[in-house]
Amino acid sequence: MLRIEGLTKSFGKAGVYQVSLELERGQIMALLGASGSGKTTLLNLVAGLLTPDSGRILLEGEDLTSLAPERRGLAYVFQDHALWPHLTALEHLLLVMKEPRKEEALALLERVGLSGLEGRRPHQLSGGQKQRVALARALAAKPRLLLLDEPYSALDPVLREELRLEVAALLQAEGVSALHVTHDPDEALAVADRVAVMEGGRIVQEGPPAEVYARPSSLAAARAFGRLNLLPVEVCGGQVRWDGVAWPVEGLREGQGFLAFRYEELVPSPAGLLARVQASYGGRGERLCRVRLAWGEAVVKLEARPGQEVRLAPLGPLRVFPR
Ligand SMILES: Nc1ncnc2c1ncn2[C@@H]1O[C@H](COP(=O)(O)OP(=O)(O)OP(=O)(O)O)[C@@H](O)[C@H]1O
Repeated sequence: MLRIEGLTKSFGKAGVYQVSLELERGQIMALLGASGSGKTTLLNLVAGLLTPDSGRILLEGEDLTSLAPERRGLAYVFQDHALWPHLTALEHLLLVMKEPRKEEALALLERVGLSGLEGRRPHQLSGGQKQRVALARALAAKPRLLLLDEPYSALDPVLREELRLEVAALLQAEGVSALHVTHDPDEALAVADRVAVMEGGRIVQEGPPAEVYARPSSLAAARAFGRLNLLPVEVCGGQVRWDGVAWPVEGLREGQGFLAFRYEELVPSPAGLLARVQASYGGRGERLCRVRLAWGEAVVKLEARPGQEVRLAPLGPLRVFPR
């Protein structure tokens, strides 16, 4: 459906380099990565707002690379909503519909939680409501591909969660693919079929979200999902050792590195490593504790009280990234 081949755009030392990816019809790909890693630049290249130095963009076999933005069959939801000041919410939708039908436009506005506000102009809407008009407009255009750049950033957490599921369902029903830039790992895990992690203008890992979360191939990919502890360790013979306890690790056989693990990857075990609980606090349906381990402090999913001593062991081999 969408095929990007070796896309490059350099701004001196920054930019996007040799990015290739494929996305099937109806799939959502989340683009994750630190600020400045090239996510928005990649979206702008696909949209045609930037011209690549090299590479190709193919949609359903058609080469879009030198087509004008308005001829690509895409819709784009920017962080600033790019609404017309003189048009009502409803008129925004009717303007882009191939066959403008009021009932259909009203139904779409209702699905994004805007029923009753169809007659309002942008200055009469809140930031979050404007963002939803922009989303509804993008969907009303029935694009072949939807480009989303942090589309839910102005929404409160409840609305954000509702809307991202609603939009994912709408995209799936219509068979529309989406490239979705987000900083929110929960969002990527909730709606994306695939994630691509960017670092320094390149895609450093790509795959199903649960797989990238569980098996990040680099520090950047591990960081992109949050819930991460990084402790400096010395690896000997594929193990980290302390006080008679040895944990097998992956990624490094010998030398200094960062032991990387999620909050839920250490569990209580009688033969585990001794840890002292420093603080305990609530998470989403879970208790988290900050504990002191041999190599430093870490957050783990654990029911314990401050001051308590616990023994912890990993569920499986943990990853070590070179230092
Ligand atoms: N028009 C431009 N001219 C010069 N440099 C640019 C231009 N656009 C982007 N850059 C640089 O390219 C790099 C990638 O920027 P981009 O906006 O794509 O990052 P991003 O991953 O979307 O970041 P954020 O998450 O902060 O939005 C950055 O270093 C940025 O400063």
